[in-house]
Amino acid sequence: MHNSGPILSIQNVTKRFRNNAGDWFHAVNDVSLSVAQGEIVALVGESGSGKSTLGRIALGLIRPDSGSVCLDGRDLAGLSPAELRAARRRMQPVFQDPTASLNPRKTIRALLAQASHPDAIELEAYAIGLLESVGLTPGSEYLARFPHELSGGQRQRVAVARALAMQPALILADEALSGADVSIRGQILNLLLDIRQKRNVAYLMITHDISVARAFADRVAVMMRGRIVEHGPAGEVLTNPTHDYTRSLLAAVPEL
Ligand SMILES: Nc1ncnc2c1ncn2[C@@H]1O[C@H](COP(=O)(O)OP(=O)(O)OP(=O)(O)O)[C@@H](O)[C@H]1O
Repeated sequence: MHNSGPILSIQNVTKRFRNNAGDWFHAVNDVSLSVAQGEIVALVGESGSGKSTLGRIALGLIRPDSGSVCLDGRDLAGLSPAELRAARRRMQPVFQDPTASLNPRKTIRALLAQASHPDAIELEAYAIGLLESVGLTPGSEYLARFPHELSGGQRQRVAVARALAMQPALILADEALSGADVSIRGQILNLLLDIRQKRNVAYLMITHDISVARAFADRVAVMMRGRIVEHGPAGEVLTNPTHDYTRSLLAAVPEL
């Protein structure tokens, strides 16, 4: 199942919606993008450029009007519901606001158990290991707590631990860092890098903040009004942008 091709391959994907006036517009317009094993790809662009729609299409949450999404070389559109569920485990989302995505009535133990890979048998030990891998040590001290009994940065770490529980090949982080303050953000970025090194997880980082791309992407795709207008190795795109829009995004961020 795990070939050497990309984990995620989005090909010529288009998605249209109706605006308030009832007219169709392209939220995503003929976009192709792939993510290889262990690779960090940043998808950047301003609000409304279509990044989250593309992310939802990649996760199989919405169907494109045309084009295809392949995970491990298999088209999501051709999978049975059971196969689609299995595919979704390989591709875990981490969303912006962990307060909203972590059920407040569940303990950390329950949140992690619910997300755990079906093969995990020693759930308690597995959960502790996950917590420690995201820097919450000793893990056992966090199991009985509820999300509101943690700091914002700790909640982000739990959200990452929960995504890791499924042993994904790819984490799709949609503005996962923009809600956090600067010091937490740096910590979580470092954590994600560390996890990539240990587990060879790939990331698709969806962000309006090009400084996140600068901090850790291997490859950057710049999206504007539903299209990818620039795409290449991070070093090239960020130091030598060819598109005016990329230049304007770069001009808008203070130096890190
Ligand atoms: N279900 C929907 N129905 C109609 N329009 C939608 C729907 N989902 C998104 N849109 C529109 O599609 C466009 C792209 O939205 P999308 O959320 O993908 O952008 P984005 O780049 O992720 O923006 P942000 O950074 O603000 O999240 C926007 O104009 C949005 O209003």
